[in-house]
Amino acid sequence: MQTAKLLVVDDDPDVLLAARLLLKRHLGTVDIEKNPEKLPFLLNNNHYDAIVLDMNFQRDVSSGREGFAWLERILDIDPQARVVLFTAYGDVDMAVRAMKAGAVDFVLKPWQNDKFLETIRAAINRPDDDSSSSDTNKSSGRPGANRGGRSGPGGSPAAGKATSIIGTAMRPVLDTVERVAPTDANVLILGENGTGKDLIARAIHEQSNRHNKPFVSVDVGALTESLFESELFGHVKGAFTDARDDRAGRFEEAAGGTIFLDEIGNLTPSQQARLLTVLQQRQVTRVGSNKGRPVDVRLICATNADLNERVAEKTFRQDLLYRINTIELALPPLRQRPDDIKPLAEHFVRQYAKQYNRPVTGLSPALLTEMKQYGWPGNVRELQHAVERAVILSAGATLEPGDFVFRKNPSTASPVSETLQLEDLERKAIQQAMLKYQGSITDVARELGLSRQALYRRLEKFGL
Ligand SMILES: Nc1ncnc2c1ncn2[C@@H]1O[C@H](COP(=O)(O)OP(=O)(O)OP(=O)(O)O)[C@@H](O)[C@H]1O
Repeated sequence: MQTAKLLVVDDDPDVLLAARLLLKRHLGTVDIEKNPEKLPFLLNNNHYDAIVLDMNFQRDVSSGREGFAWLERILDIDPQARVVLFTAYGDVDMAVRAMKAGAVDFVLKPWQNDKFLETIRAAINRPDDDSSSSDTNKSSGRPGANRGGRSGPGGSPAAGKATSIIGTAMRPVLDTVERVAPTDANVLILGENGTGKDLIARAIHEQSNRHNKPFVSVDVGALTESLFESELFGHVKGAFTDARDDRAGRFEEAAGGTIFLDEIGNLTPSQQARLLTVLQQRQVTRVGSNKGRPVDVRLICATNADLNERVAEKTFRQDLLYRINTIELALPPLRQRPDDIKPLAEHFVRQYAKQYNRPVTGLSPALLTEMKQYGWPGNVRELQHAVERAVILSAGATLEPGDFVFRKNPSTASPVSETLQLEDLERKAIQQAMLKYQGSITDVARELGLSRQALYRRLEKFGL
C-alpha cells in the first residue's frame, strides 16, 4: 500500500466519511475538512500528496464559483499542489475549466471506487510540473498558470522559442515568410479569426535580423479612443489625470524590433490619421510633449477585414493601406485546407496529452472524417480548443467523434429555454454569434456588448 497523505475538503459529512474510508484503506492517511476556510491553515502546516476539493460548497449552488476560488487559493499557497476536484453535477464543462485553472483531474460524484482510487493514485504519482512546457503561449509550465489567456491590448514580447507551424497549405505562406523576413518590408497579414495571423507575425520576426530585439504585439482594435495614443506613443507626466510618470509607448518599447498591430481594420478615422503620421515621419511624440522621438521598428499589421472594400466605402484610408501593405500574406480559412486538419489535430493531441498528462495518442478515422466535413468557423483556434477539451475528457487512448461537440447550426440548435442556467445561456449566445459572424471577434463582441477582452475570456472559459 502507498503511504500518501491526503486531504479531502467537502461540506457534506457523508461524502467526507465515505472518501476517508476508501482512501485510507488503499492509499495512506487522510485528513478531512468540512470548512474550506481552514485550507490556508491546513496547507501551511501539512504537506499533502493530493487534495480532493469539492466544487460546490453551498447547497443547491452548482456554479462551482466557490470551488474555483478555493482552487486558486490552494495554488497560490502551493503552486505544485495536486488538486483533484469533486463535481457532483456531472458538469464536464466545469471540469474542463477546472483543469485549465490548474486542477490535475476531477472525479464525478457519486464516484466509482476503482476510478476514484486510480485518479488519486495518478495525481500522487504525477511528476512535478516541468517549466519547459511546449506551449510558448502559456506563462509557465503549469496548465492553470495561463489565467490571463491571450495578451490584451498591451500585447506582449514574443516568446523566445520558435513556434511550430503545421500544415502543407501553409507551405507557400512560409516560403514567402522566409523571403520577406530578412527585409524590413511592412507586411499585412490577412485572414479570418484563428487562421494563424499572430503566429505568422511572430515567425517573420523570429526569422528577421531583428529577432534578438523585442516583438511587441498590440491589439489596436481593442484600444479605446482615449487610450490609443498614450498606449502606442506614450505620454509625459501630467499629460492627463492618471499620468503620474513619463511612460514610453509600445512603439518605443519595440525599438530595434518588430511591432505587430493586430485588428488594424478597426481603427477609427482619427486613429488612422495619427498612425499614418507616425509611419510617415518615423517618429513618435508622447502625449503631452512636443518633442518627436525617432523610432526604428519593423511594422507588421493584421486584419480579418477586407481593407480594399473598406477603402472603397471610405472607412479606411487608402494612403494608410499603401503604407502598411508592401507585402500581403493571405491565410486561408481551415475549411479550405482539409488536408491540414489531421496534422494539426495530431499536433494538438501531442501537445495537450503532454500538458495535461493524459494517455491520449491519436484520433480515430471516423473522427477525422467528421472533422473534415465540419466548417470550422473559428478556424485553427477552434480546432485547438476542441482537441484540448477532448484530450482532457476522453477516457480512451484514441479520440472518437463522441469526444467532440461540433457547433450546431443555430436553426437546429436546441431552444435556449431548455435550461435556465445563466452560463449555458451565455455560452449559447456566444456560439450563435460566432456562427453568425463566422468567428469575427470584433463583430461578435459588438453584437453581445462585450469588450474583445471580455469575449476572449469567455471563449477561453467555455473552451470555444
Ligand atoms: N498552422 C498552424 N500550426 C500550428 N498552430 C496554429 C496554426 N495556425 C494557428 N495555430 C494556432 O491557432 C491559434 C490561433 O492562431 P492565431 O492567434 O495566430 O490566429 P489569428 O489569426 O491571429 O487570430 P485572431 O484574428 O483571432 O487574432 C494559436 O494558438 C496558434 O498557435
